[in-house]
Amino acid sequence: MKVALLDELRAKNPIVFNVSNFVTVQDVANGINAIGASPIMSEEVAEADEMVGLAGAVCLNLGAVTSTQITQIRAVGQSANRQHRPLVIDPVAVGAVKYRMQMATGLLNDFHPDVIRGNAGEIAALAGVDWQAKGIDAGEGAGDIEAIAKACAQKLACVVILSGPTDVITDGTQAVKVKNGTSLFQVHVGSGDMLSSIVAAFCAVTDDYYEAAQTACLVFAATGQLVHDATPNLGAGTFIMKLLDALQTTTVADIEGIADFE
Ligand SMILES: Nc1ncnc2c1ncn2[C@@H]1O[C@H](COP(=O)(O)OP(=O)(O)OP(=O)(O)O)[C@@H](O)[C@H]1O
Ligand SMILES: Cc1ncsc1CCO
Ligand SMILES: [Mg+2]
Repeated sequence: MKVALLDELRAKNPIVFNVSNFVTVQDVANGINAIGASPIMSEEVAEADEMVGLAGAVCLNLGAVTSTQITQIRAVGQSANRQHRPLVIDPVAVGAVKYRMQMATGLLNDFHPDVIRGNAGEIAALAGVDWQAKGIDAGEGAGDIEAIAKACAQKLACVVILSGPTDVITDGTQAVKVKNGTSLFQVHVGSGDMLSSIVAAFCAVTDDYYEAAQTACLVFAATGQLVHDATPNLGAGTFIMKLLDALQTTTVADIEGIADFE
């Protein structure tokens, strides 16, 4: 685990190109900015190649995609592969909506992601494992989350992050579990979307996407935990404000001080 990547990210201030969903786009942009990268968003297919060209990494969020947007998302994903930019996919609710699963499967045949970040319901669905996803939430399942994440990573030949109370990060062979976090993440819609885009930001500063994914998970979850620990009885509204503040100021030493992973 290379927590010092956080300093490299802040020094390089990479551009992260996001196709976000309309629900959480502001949080995603502000999260990227606060941690020390530079967000840019677009829904226009005509500028796909240029946008990818100026970015250090690309994050495609499939949270609220229309038929028209699929064309742009496909073009961006293919452009990222062509221009060798790291590509992160957030497969929102593919475990809950059959249409989304078909759409995501189709897109994953058209381009190759470097990292997929989803909750247990989403990663289980992509792995073909039985799980009761609940809308955008992970839902309920009995499977071993490390085995499910590894199966997904092997099937799709990429790094997989299965997030939740414990985040599992795997390249299909090895796995790391990050145990930091706070249940307050669950009362803020878009915590996962923020994490996916921050994973992309870390992928922009190293060629080792497995390591980037681990560091992103640790930094994000530990920052949330630090916010929780600093203020008792935080509510959903105050949490996101304090989380953004903390993403801006938290140091490598702060993270290392509470890091809990194996
Ligand atoms: N109960 C929990 N305890 C600690 N941390 C949590 C908990 N649930 C989620 N997290 C953290 O929240 C962040 C987002 O992960 P989560 O799995 O909730 O994404 P998601 O379901 O896609 O969220 P969203 O749909 O709101 O975008 C991760 O950093 C994860 O570690
Ligand atoms: C609530 C919601 N619906 C579609 S996307 C989204 C935000 C979480 O990804
Ligand atoms: Mg999500």
